[in-house]
Amino acid sequence: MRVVVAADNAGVELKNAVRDQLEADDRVSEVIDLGAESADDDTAYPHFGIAAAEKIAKDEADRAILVCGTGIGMAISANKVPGIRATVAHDSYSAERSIKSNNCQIITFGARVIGPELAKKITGEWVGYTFDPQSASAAKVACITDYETRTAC
Ligand SMILES: O=C(CO)[C@H](O)COP(=O)(O)O
Repeated sequence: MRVVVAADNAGVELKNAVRDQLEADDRVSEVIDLGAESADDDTAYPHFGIAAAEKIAKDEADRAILVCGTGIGMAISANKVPGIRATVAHDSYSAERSIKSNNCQIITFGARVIGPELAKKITGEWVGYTFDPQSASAAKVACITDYETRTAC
């Protein structure tokens, strides 16, 4: 599994903690860190969220974990990229269902909302989940994709 991580300056410290854990995880073949490198970088969160989502849309990565102050801006930004499903996931159950129900490629954390230990626990669990294309959830996700395809230019 190839995982992108990215954060704005509010999330850089938590992003680095998540990145380090992913790099030590045997189930993760590659970790792609798109920055920010430090809290001195004031690049706004949409630039990171869109860049990370585009990596997945271009099949240069499989999943992403994105961090900002709340996780909300990163999720909104990533969801603007066609084909991407992203959500804030600050609890284990939501992170699990983001994969199993929604086939999300991206979860986001708010560094001003969730602590590093819970974020790392959720990250470890999230890596282990896979979407079942034969499940009852698949047709529901397909509705979203169908709408997106029909309304594309
Ligand atoms: O949390 C953020 C966006 O959802 C970001 O880290 C801070 O955004 P701001 O409150 O607009 O500065």
